[in-house]
Amino acid sequence: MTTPLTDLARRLPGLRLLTDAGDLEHYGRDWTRRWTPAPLAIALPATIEEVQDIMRWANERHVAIVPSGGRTGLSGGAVAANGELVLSLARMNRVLGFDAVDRTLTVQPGIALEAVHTAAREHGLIYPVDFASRGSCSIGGNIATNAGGIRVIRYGNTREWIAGLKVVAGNGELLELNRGLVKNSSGYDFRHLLIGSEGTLGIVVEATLKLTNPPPSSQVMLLALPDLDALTQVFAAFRAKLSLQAFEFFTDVALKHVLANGAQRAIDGEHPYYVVTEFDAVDEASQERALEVFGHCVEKGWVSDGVVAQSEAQAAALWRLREGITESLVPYKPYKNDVSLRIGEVPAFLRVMPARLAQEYPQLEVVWYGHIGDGNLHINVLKPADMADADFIAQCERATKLLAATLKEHGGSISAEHGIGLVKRPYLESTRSVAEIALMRGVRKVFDPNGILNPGKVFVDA
Ligand SMILES: O=C(O)CC[C@@H](O)C(=O)O
Ligand SMILES: [Zn+2]
Repeated sequence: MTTPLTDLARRLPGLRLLTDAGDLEHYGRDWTRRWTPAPLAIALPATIEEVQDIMRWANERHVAIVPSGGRTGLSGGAVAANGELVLSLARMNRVLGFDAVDRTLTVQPGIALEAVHTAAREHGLIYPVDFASRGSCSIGGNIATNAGGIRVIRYGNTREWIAGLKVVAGNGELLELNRGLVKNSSGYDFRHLLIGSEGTLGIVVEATLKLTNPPPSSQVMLLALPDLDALTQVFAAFRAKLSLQAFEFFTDVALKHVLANGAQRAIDGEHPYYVVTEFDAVDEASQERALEVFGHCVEKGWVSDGVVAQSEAQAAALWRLREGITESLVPYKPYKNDVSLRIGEVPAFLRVMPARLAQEYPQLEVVWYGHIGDGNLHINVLKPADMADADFIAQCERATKLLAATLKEHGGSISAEHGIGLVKRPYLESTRSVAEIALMRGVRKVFDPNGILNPGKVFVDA
């Protein structure tokens, strides 16, 4: 009797398959590091036809498939810990075409976000979705999670920038969704259903991305804030007078870690909250307007101190204070949460949640930062050196229940931009109704009748 894998190798003799222990370990995990990788093998198709053939084989042999991009996800969406075949899109990483009239770039899914940025710039345009993992994450993964990042306040999530998708559905069928059309009022838009579906409905095998003009020249400012109320006041004041490209926040605890990891202090003294903001600054008038807003905020007592970057190098150094936080926390094996609230609700939530966590879990250090201009907070809980992994995870899961309940009180969501994957699955019901989850299961059955694609991610099949 042939094993499923020898059968696959026989049917697709040109398919690159990896089975070495090191490869299984490498491709079987994402940045969550919580599950022990245990995939059956890694398939690296080079063409859409190969992806389709793999899916047909998987349906016949009932082998689960984990679609895999840069594996930079933080919710376990790309983890293969149960004998799945990892279908890595890493070899399908080319730019396929640029259309100057439509201003679109057509790419394969395995291309890194940074390479998309470079390709767009070669045509004098930008692909505006951006975040710190740009060098490692892939566009296919960005689409599968509807990735957000630091420019959402100006440009929206990945969803806004997808003009068309080619997708291989769970049954191996190739779907061509929207074909780059600007307008297409012809029934359900499956493109948007696929975006953010975390590999549970189909595999993106080609994407046509919208591009846009580069933003005008900008200025970067770091602000120190004395209290929580100031956060929304400063945001409202800046947004009213300036055209914001980013408005990010972090606490003094986050600053402590990023400085310890080599970033440069830009503001002296102790301050509980910080904001990094970037805004259009085309001419002297707009730069003066920015200083006026800043002055107004200082007068009101909302801002205690601030720095305006005077050079690109200084702007990069200010950005590092925010973008370097995740990296600086890696040694502490952080348990991550990524929550969403209406922006106006953020201070009320922040007034109760950190205090609740501190009271219930005094031995855990909690680092708060995120895209405050989008109502998106990242909460990293750090593992104390003397606490066993299992004890730490158990405490964090209890803390996440408390977080989910508090979010529900404030009308928020347990995942803003990192997806549900495996990590947030137990809390999905705090954010989505039972009726909605039943519909999700039904939709999955239509696209993937045998439940082959990324089973157990987002929800468990009924
Ligand atoms: O590591 C995190 O928790 C957040 C990562 C990323 O979404 C960010 O905004 O820096
Ligand atoms: Zn983020």
